Amino acid sequence: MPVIEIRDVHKAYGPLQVIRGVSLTAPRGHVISLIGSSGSGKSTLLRCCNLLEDSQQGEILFEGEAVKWRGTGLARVPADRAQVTRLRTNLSMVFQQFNLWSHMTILQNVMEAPVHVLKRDPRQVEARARELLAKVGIGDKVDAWPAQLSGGQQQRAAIARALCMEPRALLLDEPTSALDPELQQEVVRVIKDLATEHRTMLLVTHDMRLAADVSDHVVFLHQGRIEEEGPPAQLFGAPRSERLRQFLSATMAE
Ligand SMILES: Nc1ncnc2c1ncn2[C@@H]1O[C@H](COP(=O)(O)OP(=O)(O)OP(=O)(O)O)[C@@H](O)[C@H]1O
Repeated sequence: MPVIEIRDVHKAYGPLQVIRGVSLTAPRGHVISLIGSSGSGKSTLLRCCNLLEDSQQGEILFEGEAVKWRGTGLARVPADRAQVTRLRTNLSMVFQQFNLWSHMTILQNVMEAPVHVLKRDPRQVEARARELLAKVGIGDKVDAWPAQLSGGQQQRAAIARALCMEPRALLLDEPTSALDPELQQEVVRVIKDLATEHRTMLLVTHDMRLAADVSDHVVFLHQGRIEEEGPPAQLFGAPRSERLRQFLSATMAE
């Protein structure tokens, strides 16, 4: 059973139609990358998957369980708060801007949600948090404040924080875009390691090399629709649509 499945999802911001009937499946252990021009709806689609954004039409299933809605159209909202919480904690998100809590140390950042939201045993969470911080290469930064870390280190702490929730999937929204090129590679390495471990991930990225390296499936969005999708070898090696060809040549020229 797929971790996430969305069927014919539509999303508008007022009169602006941003997602226009997208269906997507994230099987367990697969990495799905969303690529496309700025404004094509990649981040919005990701946020619809974990209900950070409400969609107006279509179905969203988490491990086969359909999200329950009430209302229709722009008034449609999830009907079951407990279901929303369950879905969000199981689909941990990593944001472009890291979003670490500045008043907490790195260790406290990683422990906060498992201890206070999931009510896990603090001693076990602490052991796991230390393990994860070591895994992402910042085991020596547990007592540092976020402001004392480089962007690459902060993003790796954010990934450890997401993993400490023991989610069923990670949703990564342009995790390297806010970083200088030399710091991007530290984060890329961590994402590649996670892909090797067959973590389920949905990744929005402008980094075509990263998408080519880690993805099982790549989705090219254009104006809120899937223009082309398939394995990375096909999308990057033999794109069928003219729009994708143009997008790739413009991206490579940057
Ligand atoms: N909260 C919002 N309110 C109104 N419009 C929004 C909002 N968030 C996004 N949009 C619009 O929705 C469209 C899709 O935005 P989205 O951020 O999903 O695109 P994207 O493909 O992720 O772009 P980028 O690569 O630049 O991050 C854009 O036209 C954007 O201006």
